[in-house]
Amino acid sequence: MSDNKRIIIFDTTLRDGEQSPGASMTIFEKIQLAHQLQKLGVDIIEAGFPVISKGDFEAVNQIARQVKGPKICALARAKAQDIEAAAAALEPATNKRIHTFIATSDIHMKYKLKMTREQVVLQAVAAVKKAKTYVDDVEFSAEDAARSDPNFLFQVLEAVISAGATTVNIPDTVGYSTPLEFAQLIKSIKDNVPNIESAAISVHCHNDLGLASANSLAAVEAGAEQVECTVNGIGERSGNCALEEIVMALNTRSDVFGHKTRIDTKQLVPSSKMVESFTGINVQPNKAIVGRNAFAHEAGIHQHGVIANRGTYEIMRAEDVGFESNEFVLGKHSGRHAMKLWLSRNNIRLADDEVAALSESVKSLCDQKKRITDSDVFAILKETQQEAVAMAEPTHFMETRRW
Ligand SMILES: CC(=O)SCCNC(=O)CCNC(=O)[C@H](O)C(C)(C)COP(=O)(O)OP(=O)(O)OC[C@H]1O[C@@H](n2cnc3c(N)ncnc32)[C@H](O)[C@@H]1OP(=O)(O)O
Ligand SMILES: CC(C)C(=O)C(=O)O
Repeated sequence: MSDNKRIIIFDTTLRDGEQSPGASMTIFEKIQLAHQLQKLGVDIIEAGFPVISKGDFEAVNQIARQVKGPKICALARAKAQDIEAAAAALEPATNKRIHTFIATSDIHMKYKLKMTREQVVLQAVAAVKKAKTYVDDVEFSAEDAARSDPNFLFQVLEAVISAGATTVNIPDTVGYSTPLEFAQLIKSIKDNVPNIESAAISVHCHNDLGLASANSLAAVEAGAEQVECTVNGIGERSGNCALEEIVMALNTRSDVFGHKTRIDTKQLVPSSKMVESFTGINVQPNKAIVGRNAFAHEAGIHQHGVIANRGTYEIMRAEDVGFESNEFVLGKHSGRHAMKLWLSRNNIRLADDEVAALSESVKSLCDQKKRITDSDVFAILKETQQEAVAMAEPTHFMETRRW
C-alpha cells in the first residue's frame, strides 16, 4: 500500500471520547487503553487536554512516556498556558504533536469568545507559533468550521499554515453538516487556501444527525487525509465518528474509496470492549461493526442464506473485526434450516417432519416468551423426542440463545 493511499487514523477516545457525560476514566485505565490503541494500530493518540486537570496532565505524561509507536498528541486552547501544559506533558514522547484550536464561526466568536475575526486570526497564529517552539508537528483546528463563513475559514487556514501548522483540522463540531456539503467544503479549502499543500487536511465530525461517519467518508473522497474518530463513536453529545465504522468502510469498500488504514481490524472488538468496560457506556446491540447483533442472524431466510453462503447476508467477516464467529439466534423468525443446524451442533438427529414440528413448537413458544434458550428447546424435545435427546451429547447445554 503506498503511503499516499493511507488515511491517517487520529484517535481521540481519550480526549473527545472522555468528554461524553459519565465517561471519565482513571489514569490507569487511560494508560491501558492507550496501549490497546497502539495494538489496534492507530497513527495518532490524542491522549488528553493537559491544562484541564492534574489527572489529565499525568495521564498524557504517562502515555507519552510509555506508549511507543503512535504519535502522542495533546490538546490546548489557543492560549499560552494551555500550550505550555501540553508541551510539558508531552515532553517524554519521542513522536509528538500539539493540537491547538479556536472557534471560527460567527456564533462562537460573538457569544462565546467575544472576539472579532481579526482577534481570532491573531490568536490562532500566535498559538501555532508558540506550539512550534516546542514541537515540529502542530495541528490547528478551526472549531465549528462547518458553520463558519468559508471565506473567513480560508483566511484563518492560510494564516495558521504560514505560521507553521502541519495539519489543519476541519471540525463539524455540532454535527450539522451533510455529506455533499462537507465534501464541498473540503474541496473549496483545497481550491481557495493557497498554501494548503503545506499541511494535511483532517476532519473531525460529530454525530448529532447520525452523519459523522458519512461526513468523514465524504471528506475522504474530497481529499481529506486524516480522520479523527473514537472507539464506539463515544464523544460529546451523540458522539464522534466511530473509528470502527470509518476503518471497516474504507476496508470493505476499497473499490469506492481507494484508501486503507494501518488498523489491525481484529483488534476492533477487543478495543470496543475495553472502552465499554472503562467508560461504562454500553454499545447498542445494533451498533455497526462492534454491536452484539452486527453479525447475528435470527430470521430464517437470512439463516438459510448464511448457511449456504455467508456472503448472502454478510459483507464483512465477524472474525476480521475480532469476534470469534458470526452467530445464529433461534427465535420466532427462525426456520427449519437453522433448526437443523442447531440440532446437528447438539448431536441430535431428527427426521424432516420432526424438525418441522419442532420449529413450529419453538415459534409457538416465542409468541409467549421474548427470548428462548437452549434449555427451552431441550425441554420441548424432551417432551416429544425423548429417544433422540437421550442419545444426544449436548456440546453446550447452557442458558444461551446464540450459537
Ligand atoms: C469542541 C470541543 O470539544 S472543545 C474541548 C472541550 N473540552 C473541555 O472543555 C475540557 C474540559 N474543560 C475544562 O476543564 C474547563 O472548561 C477549562 C479548564 C478548559 C477552562 O475552565 P475555566 O477557566 O473555568 O473556563 P470555562 O470552562 O468556564 O470557560 C471557557 C473559557 O475558555 C475560553 N475559550 C474557549 N475556547 C477557547 C479557545 N479555543 N482558545 C482560547 N480560549 C478559549 C472561553 O472564552 C472561556 O474564557 P473566559 O473564562 O475568559 O470567559
Ligand atoms: C477541538 C475540536 C477538534 C473539537 O473537538 C471539535 O470541534 O469538536
